[in-house]
Amino acid sequence: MGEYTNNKEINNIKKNFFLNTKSPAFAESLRYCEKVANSNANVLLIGESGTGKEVASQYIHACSPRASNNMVTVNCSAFTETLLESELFGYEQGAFTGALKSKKGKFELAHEGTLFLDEIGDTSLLTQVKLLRVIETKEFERIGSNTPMLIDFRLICATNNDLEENILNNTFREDFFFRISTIAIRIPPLRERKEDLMDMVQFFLKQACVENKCEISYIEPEVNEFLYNYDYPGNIRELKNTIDRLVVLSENGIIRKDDLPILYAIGKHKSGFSTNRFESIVPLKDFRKDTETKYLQWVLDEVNGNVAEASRRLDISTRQLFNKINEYGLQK
Ligand SMILES: Nc1ncnc2c1ncn2[C@@H]1O[C@H](COP(=O)(O)OP(=O)(O)OP(=O)(O)O)[C@@H](O)[C@H]1O
Repeated sequence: MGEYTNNKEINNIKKNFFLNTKSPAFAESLRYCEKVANSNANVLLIGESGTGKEVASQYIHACSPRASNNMVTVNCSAFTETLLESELFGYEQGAFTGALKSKKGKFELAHEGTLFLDEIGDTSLLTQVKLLRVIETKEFERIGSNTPMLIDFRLICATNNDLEENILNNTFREDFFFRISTIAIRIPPLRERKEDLMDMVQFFLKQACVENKCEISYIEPEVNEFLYNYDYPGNIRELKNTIDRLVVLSENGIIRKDDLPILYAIGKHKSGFSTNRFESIVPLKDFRKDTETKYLQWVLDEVNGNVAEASRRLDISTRQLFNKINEYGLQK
């Protein structure tokens, strides 16, 4: 990290996030982040949903000479193909119906800073071609303009997809993959970082107590045992949410084991599959739609509206889930 060690941004990140790791696997990821920070190399962060890839991208930016400039984040799975392009490239007034004023895109906003493209595996092949050109030439035009603009940005991408498999399936371009992954850094899942678990529990407990203006004086041993042994498919995001809920459910400063089954039973009960009492006979397609709507809304609520995580756990693509969200009018 050289001359940038201990600057304000790094200290802020270290204060707000748990980075003081005892896990050799995560320590190695952090070491890579620090090493690449000084360079301009394109970085690809790989890891399951909720492992902290976005946090790692912020850490790289904070450790880099660009730390005092913008870090611009775009969640590629949150937009349709055309919306993503206007978000990235910006547009001129009148470029398309509805373009009443010209607008800067994220490339421009990231000038001299860092551009973080999250869920890069969800971009279409056409968008990948367009991105490849900008990454190679550092030049782009706003939609509706012929004037090229030169930009200087450091690119960080993240994915929880297996991009090599996507290349084999022809949904991800190989040339684009090589271009964005000059340095690939894996962020390990929480179940491979058991050394950090109980320190993290304390870290999130402290945060939750501040947020909820309460104190926890005792945690029953079975709760700690559960927290240590659980597998966390949703990784750090799930641990943080679990602690938040336990703090909310606590009484008189005590987190009791009885709160755990309630916590996990709610999920099972609310999914609505436990009942076989129906009120009337309806066409099967209406029943399917109704059940699917309720179930998907429940899943989205469970993961706090995180579409990437929901689609991973539902084992469908984010694009499929977005189509369902639009079709059924679901809330994220
Ligand atoms: N080291 C950490 N310390 C504290 N909180 C963390 C840490 N890493 C991640 N988190 C928290 O966990 C949640 C998920 O983190 P983040 O968004 O960085 O994960 P991700 O891998 O990018 O997830 P996704 O693939 O779903 O986008 C966030 O609420 C974040 O604040």
